[in-house]
Amino acid sequence: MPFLEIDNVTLTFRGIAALTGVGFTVDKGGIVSLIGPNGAGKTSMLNCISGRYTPDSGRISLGGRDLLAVPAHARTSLGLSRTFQNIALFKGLSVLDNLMVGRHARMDYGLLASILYFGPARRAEDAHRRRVEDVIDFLRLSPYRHHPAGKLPYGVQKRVELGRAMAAESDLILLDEPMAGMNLEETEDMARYILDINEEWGMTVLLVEHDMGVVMDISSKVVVLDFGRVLAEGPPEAVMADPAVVAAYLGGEDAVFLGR
Ligand SMILES: Nc1ncnc2c1ncn2[C@@H]1O[C@H](COP(=O)(O)OP(=O)(O)OP(=O)(O)O)[C@@H](O)[C@H]1O
Repeated sequence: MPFLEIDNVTLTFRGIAALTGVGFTVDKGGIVSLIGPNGAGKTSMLNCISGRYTPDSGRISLGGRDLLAVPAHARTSLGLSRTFQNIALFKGLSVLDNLMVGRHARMDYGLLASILYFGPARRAEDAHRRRVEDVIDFLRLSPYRHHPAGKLPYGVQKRVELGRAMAAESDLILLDEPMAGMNLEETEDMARYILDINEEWGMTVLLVEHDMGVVMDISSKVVVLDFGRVLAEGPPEAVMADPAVVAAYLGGEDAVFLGR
């Protein structure tokens, strides 16, 4: 049974369709890439899943639960976390604190218990810190632990954002262009992190990405959107060989990547 199920989702902005009858599935343990030309509806789709946008119609379920019946802020506690196309960190807070914010949905104890640091709250706090320290080690963020996030180089900020989403210990992580603006070395590192998040940390990944080399290398499945509709869905090689997909990209700025 699919883990994430998108069924017939339609989203319009003042009468203009961003998504029309979109349906696809993400199996547990997969890395699924959502690709398509600029304006195809990829970020809108992620926003419908995370709750930032509410579709006009359709169904979205995660692990059999109706996500659209759950308010956006509560979706993290159902095992969903995400990163943003434009980095959305608390720029004045340290890397450590940004990652602790990522744990927020897992913090069950009240402010008083946390401040006084007693009993179960103390044990929970220790567990939060352990998870955050594991993420810091994994993403090699130790040198930046106490640095304000906003002052860090761009590539490191992208890593901190990934870390914040990982800190939430979610089952499904939505990544919106995690390689955007990165150099080749940073891109290769990020691809390795995503593979490890999937294989070693057990997180299912739904990725929006323009770098077709990365998409081909790491995806278990690719879904192509074009003008808000699903154009193709399947294994990376089959999708990239699909004449309709090639045609959708021809002449666009992404066409160059299809040759890789
Ligand atoms: N908040 C909004 N208000 C109005 N229109 C919007 C809004 N968000 C998205 N759209 C429109 O929906 C369509 C799909 O946009 P979306 O950002 O989802 O595409 P995309 O595939 O993620 O593009 P890109 O690759 O450039 O990021 C576009 O026509 C866009 O202008």
